[in-house]
Amino acid sequence: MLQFRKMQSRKTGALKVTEGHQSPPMTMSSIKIECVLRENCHCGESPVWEEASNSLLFVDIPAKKVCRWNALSKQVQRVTLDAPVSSVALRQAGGYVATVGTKFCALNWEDESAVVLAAVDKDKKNNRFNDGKVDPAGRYFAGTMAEETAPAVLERHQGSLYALFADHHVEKYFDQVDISNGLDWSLDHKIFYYIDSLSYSVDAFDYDLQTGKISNRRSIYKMEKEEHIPDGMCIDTEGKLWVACYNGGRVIRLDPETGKRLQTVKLPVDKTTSCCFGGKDYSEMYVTCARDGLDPQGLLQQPEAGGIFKITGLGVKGLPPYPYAG
Ligand SMILES: O=C(O)[C@H](O)[C@@H](O)[C@H](O)[C@H](O)CO
Ligand SMILES: [Zn+2]
Repeated sequence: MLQFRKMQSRKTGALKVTEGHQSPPMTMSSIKIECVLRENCHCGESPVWEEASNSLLFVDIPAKKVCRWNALSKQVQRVTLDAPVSSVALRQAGGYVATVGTKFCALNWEDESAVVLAAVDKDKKNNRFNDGKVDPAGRYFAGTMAEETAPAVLERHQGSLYALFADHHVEKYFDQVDISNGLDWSLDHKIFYYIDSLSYSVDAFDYDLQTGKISNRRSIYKMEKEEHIPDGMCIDTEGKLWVACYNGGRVIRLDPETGKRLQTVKLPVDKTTSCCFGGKDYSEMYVTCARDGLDPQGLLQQPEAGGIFKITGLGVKGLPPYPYAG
């Protein structure tokens, strides 16, 4: 039985999913999962859709790379930086911003240069940034963690959550973070959702968009055992959260109001790290994943590990990413 389930989860291609409990089903959606780019990322992360160029931006953290995959031409451009790059975001002024090592940087794609905007965790030499995302008011939120000796093996409580404001000043929200990860904001901008991976929880805070202040932390979902480690996250236009499950080989859709899981979509790779919506009207989901941490057998069974996956037929859309305002 276990073996059978495992084989099922390895299957790619079209599979029929019936929604709701009507019989006969009133709505059928055909979910398709496709590896659109075999990038062999050590640790792919931070997928961001750039509508203007019809591209998906993402990073490979340990490879110190920011990549841009054009969905029309299928070509990839890569910029290599001098430290692990853990997230990338659009910038209102043009170009991008990225978290590089423990620095918030502005990235000029044309000349491949990175300019430091601010630095954090100066007293913590073993730290680096991890996941980051821009809030609806243009602040770049990102958290830190101790560098891992192996996936999810690290000195605990070393990370903090920060935001880079438009005037380039940085605010620190809290410390004691293990692995700062997924983040997004509710549709009314009144809630900030956040994941510290090793808490195995998806948390929510009240959010004040005017000031960027957060308060009243609570858990809205505790991971099930087979879902493993919560990693990257994004919200859809129905206000539901999508969480990539590291080691769980899936993305799950959560209702933050009821705390219930609404849907599970399995992928043919175990180390799914993050997800975002993109493509036409943000109706496609893109998922990043990692190769690092797989043993030789795992690499043989999951040849697309480290690639970029596209999921279509979900029947739900996402939102455009917010650009950094500074
Ligand atoms: O992608 C990330 O967010 C981290 O940088 C990764 O290293 C893994 O997610 C982590 O090991 C599992 O939590
Ligand atoms: Zn992550």
